[in-house]
Amino acid sequence: MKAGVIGAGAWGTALAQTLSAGGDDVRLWAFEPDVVDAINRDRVNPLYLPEVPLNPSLRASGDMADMADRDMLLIVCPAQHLRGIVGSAPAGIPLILCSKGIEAGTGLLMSEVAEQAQSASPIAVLSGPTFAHEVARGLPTAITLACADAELAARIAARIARPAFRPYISDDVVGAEIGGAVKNVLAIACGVADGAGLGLNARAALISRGFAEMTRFGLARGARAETLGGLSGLGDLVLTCSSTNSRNFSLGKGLGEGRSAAELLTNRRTVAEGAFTAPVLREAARSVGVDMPVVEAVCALLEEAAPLVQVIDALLTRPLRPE
Ligand SMILES: NC(=O)c1ccc[n+]([C@@H]2O[C@H](COP(=O)([O-])OP(=O)(O)OC[C@H]3O[C@@H](n4cnc5c(N)ncnc54)[C@H](O)[C@@H]3O)[C@@H](O)[C@H]2O)c1
Ligand SMILES: O=P(O)(O)OC[C@H](O)CO
Repeated sequence: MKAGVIGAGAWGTALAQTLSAGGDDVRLWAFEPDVVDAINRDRVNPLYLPEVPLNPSLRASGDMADMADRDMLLIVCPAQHLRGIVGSAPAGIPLILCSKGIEAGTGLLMSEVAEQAQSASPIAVLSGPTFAHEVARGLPTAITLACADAELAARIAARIARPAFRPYISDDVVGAEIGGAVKNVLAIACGVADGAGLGLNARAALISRGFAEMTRFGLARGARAETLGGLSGLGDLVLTCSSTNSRNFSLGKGLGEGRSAAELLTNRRTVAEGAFTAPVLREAARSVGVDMPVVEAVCALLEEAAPLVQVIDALLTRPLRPE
């Protein structure tokens, strides 16, 4: 297998590390020249995954032309950069999209953006409960691999599976993408509850009611309920809503502690995708008539449109209704 991984943040580096573990020829494209140099010279990614010594067979490059001889490309950039990155990637090679988000301005899912940017390349989506630092350390992980082409999905799954890295195949691309995008926004909400000291009952309520929002929106966009209830939906929601290892949860925790969104988001190096997805998701939900009160609350906090106590109060005083 000659895999290319495009994007050397924490997740791209962890995936490249996993795929190269058996000595396989894996090439990792990095945006920052310093990251390319450090990986090739010191076998470490000092900016995004500093604690993990990288496999000797893993080579980094800053030149997209070095990806032209790969037989699959994993796209692992922040969602808002995916259009530009995919557009500059070599054509005709299967693309496995690993970014979680919805594009601002268009409201498109990552597969829809990739189809516009690179119409000649087959597309799959890889999404699920996967903290990068755990995957990079070889801890057991299961993930959804979604692709409309069942034969291609089986081929990719066989090539990326490792003893502790188990892809489960699905043909529900939209469902896998919606789970990954929406859970990031809901993780911000759970972080807010944690930061504000609202307790674990509140967290469980947010996860459950958030999942109801994810399901309503997903079904309206053509996702299947069993996908939303699987690894890429509920599985990732539970993971991301439960730990300060999540950048989205941590962002919410800061908001819940009373810090401003501007302070928390300015000059940050790592990506908290939920902050970008939240306003786009709110518009997308409104446009299909889906009620997403938790998502609306997160938007109000990110936009500093209302004080924290007022946002919490608005959720708690909604009319009582059947579950
Ligand atoms: N970290 C995880 O545990 C994890 C797990 C699953 C999925 N993801 C998803 O993977 C995607 C990438 O996240 P990450 O955690 O690897 O990123 P990260 O936060 O670790 O790193 C930021 C990334 O953004 C890139 N970047 C910054 N400016 C850029 C620009 N102008 N153009 C292109 N790239 C630029 C950096 O090179 C780096 O790769 C996100 O959509 C995230 O939701 C992350
Ligand atoms: O750190 P987060 O919040 O971006 O979450 C990372 C992964 O998406 C977890 O599956």
